Amino acid sequence: MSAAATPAVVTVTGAAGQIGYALLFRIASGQLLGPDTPVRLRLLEIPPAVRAAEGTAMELDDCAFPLLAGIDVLDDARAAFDGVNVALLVGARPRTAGMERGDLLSANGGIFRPQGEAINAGAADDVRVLVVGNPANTNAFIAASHAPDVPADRFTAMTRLDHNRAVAQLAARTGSGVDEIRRLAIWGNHSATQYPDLTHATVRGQAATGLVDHEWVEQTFIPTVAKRGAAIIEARGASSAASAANAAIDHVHTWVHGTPEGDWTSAGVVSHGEYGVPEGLVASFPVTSSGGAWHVVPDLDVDDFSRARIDASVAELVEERESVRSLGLV
Ligand SMILES: NC(=O)c1ccc[n+]([C@@H]2O[C@H](COP(=O)([O-])OP(=O)(O)OC[C@H]3O[C@@H](n4cnc5c(N)ncnc54)[C@H](O)[C@@H]3O)[C@@H](O)[C@H]2O)c1
Ligand SMILES: O=C(O)C[C@H](O)C(=O)O
Repeated sequence: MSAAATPAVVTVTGAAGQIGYALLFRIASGQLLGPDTPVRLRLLEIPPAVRAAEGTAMELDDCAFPLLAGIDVLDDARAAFDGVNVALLVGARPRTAGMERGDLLSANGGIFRPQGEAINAGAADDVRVLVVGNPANTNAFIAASHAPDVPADRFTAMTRLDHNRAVAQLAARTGSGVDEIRRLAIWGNHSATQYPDLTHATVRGQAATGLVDHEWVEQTFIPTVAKRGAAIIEARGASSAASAANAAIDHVHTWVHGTPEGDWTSAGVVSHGEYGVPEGLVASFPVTSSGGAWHVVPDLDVDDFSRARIDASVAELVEERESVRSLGLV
């Protein structure tokens, strides 16, 4: 690390949770922003979990990471987001038994509205926000709606985990390495309606559509990727944590450092109307990153099967937006 490098402020909400525990050590070791950028961590938690977050901070100290310039454990969003460069919004209210969808959206509105306001009030000019906490796309939409002074394209929702899951499934099916797969895409919502799309993907330079049959794509690939989160919960008794943390690292690293030439990835970004997705929705698209910004991949052919899948997932996002509007959350 250069002695002159100014630490980046990285705020992680839900820092005492499962994903937080899998994420913080990787950030502090330099995997989020690279080996030349020291980081100052801010751990935001609700008061009952502050003590646990303090325990994690003690462990972070005990790793003696050369890039870790300091740690603050906080329960106040304004303080946590003051001067923040990278905000990872992981903490969210999970759905519990008997909870209706409106209750879930309301509870999360109570978290993401004040956090959006706090980011608006104090974030650094170059702030980048990644929402991981579910429902991630709509939580990002709520936060962005309450941060009018921050460019909307700085608010993103995580679909990189879905993307990585799709890469792994296609690699296994085709007997290839994950690094031989290019141009997969996740469209829509981070939910079971998402559309994992391999119509533009290549495997070792060959079109994926020539290597797998449509029945496998429709009956196995799409549902396996879209329902993977539920399958992990069923198997582990808790939702994915290390793989989610890994995807958050990948998302921010790619955002800052760019996508490789000839490839793309997937991220939930604010739509400007691309591919007929209503403007303002936070939807997943195939994206490249260059110059520190995401760009939706333009001019892709969308066949009828893909169109119907994209439309179905986008319709769910529109419904979620209508719900949060009718609940007065935006
Ligand atoms: N987008 C994705 O791909 C993806 C993948 C996996 C999990 N998730 C979601 O990520 C979220 C976190 O998962 P987890 O396993 O770490 O959950 P967890 O329950 O282990 O941890 C959540 C933490 O958030 C904290 N929290 C709650 N409200 C907060 C607030 N207002 N401010 C700060 N912290 C707050 C809780 O105290 C808790 O420590 C969940 O919503 C989960 O569904 C998303
Ligand atoms: O937490 C969940 O509901 C599942 C999670 O979003 C995942 O995709 O693993």
